[in-house]
Amino acid sequence: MNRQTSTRTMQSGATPVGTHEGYMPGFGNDFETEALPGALPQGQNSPQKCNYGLYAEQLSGTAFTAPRGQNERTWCYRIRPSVKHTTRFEKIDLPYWRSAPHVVDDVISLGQYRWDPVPLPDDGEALTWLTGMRTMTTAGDVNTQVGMASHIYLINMSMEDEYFYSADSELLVVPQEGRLRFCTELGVIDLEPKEIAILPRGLVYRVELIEGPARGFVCENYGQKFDLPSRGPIGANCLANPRDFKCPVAAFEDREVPSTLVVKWCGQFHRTEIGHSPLDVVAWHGNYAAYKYDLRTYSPVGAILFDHPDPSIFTVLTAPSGQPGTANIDFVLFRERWMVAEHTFRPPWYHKNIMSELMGNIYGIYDAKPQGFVPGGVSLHNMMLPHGPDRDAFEGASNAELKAEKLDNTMSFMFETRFPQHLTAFAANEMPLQDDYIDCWSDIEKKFDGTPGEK
Ligand SMILES: O=C(O)Cc1cc(O)ccc1O
Ligand SMILES: [Fe+2]
Repeated sequence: MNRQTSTRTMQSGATPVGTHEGYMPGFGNDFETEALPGALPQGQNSPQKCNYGLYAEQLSGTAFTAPRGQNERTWCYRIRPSVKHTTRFEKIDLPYWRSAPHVVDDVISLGQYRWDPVPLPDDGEALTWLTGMRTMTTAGDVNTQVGMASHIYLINMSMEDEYFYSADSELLVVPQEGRLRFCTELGVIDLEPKEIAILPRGLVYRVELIEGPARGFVCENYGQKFDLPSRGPIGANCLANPRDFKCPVAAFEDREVPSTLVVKWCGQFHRTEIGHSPLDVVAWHGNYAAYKYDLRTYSPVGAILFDHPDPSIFTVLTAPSGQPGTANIDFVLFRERWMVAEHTFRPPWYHKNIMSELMGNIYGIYDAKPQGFVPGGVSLHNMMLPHGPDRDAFEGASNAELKAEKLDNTMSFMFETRFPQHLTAFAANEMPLQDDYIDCWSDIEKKFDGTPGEK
């Protein structure tokens, strides 16, 4: 029987050991879970001898002395301590996975950019989570732990006897096509489009392809962890609700096979060999964990009389930067909702933003760009670069009859960061760039003729 308990939730025996069905609800809870009965010590973290001959190991996600409300760590009870690997680290090259600072000569990041989806991989080239990761933009500095990178992944192959962790970053995964399984030290997360997953810094995992090929977006957060935004006057409910975040129950592998562990550390990739699966955590407790979230449970709150509010109302998760209210990264979701505002231009307004905005389309049509921003596509409106509805969206929304209208079948997102985003050579030269993107604004008419009234 699994024990799945936390300070705020209690389930007992809900999930049989060894299935992938088991998740525990709650955001940032103090969870506890064991895949074998009695594997989790009670009343202490470090018994002189752990049950089953397990080793106790702490994974610290914040400094030991971080304030209580932010302090995150997890205690793992595992078959071997993770320090047991057989070779020294050796550098390897993953040329498409880039880290900040990465400013490429001859690439101009200043510009309104939009890309068609990069084609799904065929079976020609084997692409795994590691070899299929393609960096689009980088921001900040991985060495000082500020900023982020945005990536597209293309996967047609599972990792086999190969494992990975990023010491640099927490990864936010946004699938767009295909289904993936993240077999992690803390349990198994199955992920498909309309869901997201968070993989914390330092957590080891293997990514399997359940249904493919797969394509999606990743935000690599070098800074402080993603958190739920404060709701302010909205109160205690709506937006992303804590119980809809799901953390896996313990699941372990006891497999002695030659395996490889790849570590991303200060922007570089390193490999070491190990003689077993490192996913050998039989029980764990703590609040530093991987989790997933179903974007369909996001309850948007918006204007119910007039005007278009700032997109921050759609923040799912926010990663603070240290400056209050100015995020290292906001993850913002534009999903199905009712539009009811009176005497209002309803789509996003024209604007220039100190934050930089990378957007991706998961499915459907985005209201400011009825054409050209397609599922799997990406756009970038960098720091202090003007943008807004294309000509057709402007004309349509300026003249529409303003009845209550459902924006249906639509899901796009934004990675918004306080830092400018620099394009990689892949984004500039290999990803299918729409050279004519800025033409979507070129037909915007001058309507001003010095007289007030209908135009
Ligand atoms: O640029 C965009 O399309 C994203 C966006 C959406 C919105 O509703 C308001 C501002 C904004 O930047
Ligand atoms: Fe914008």
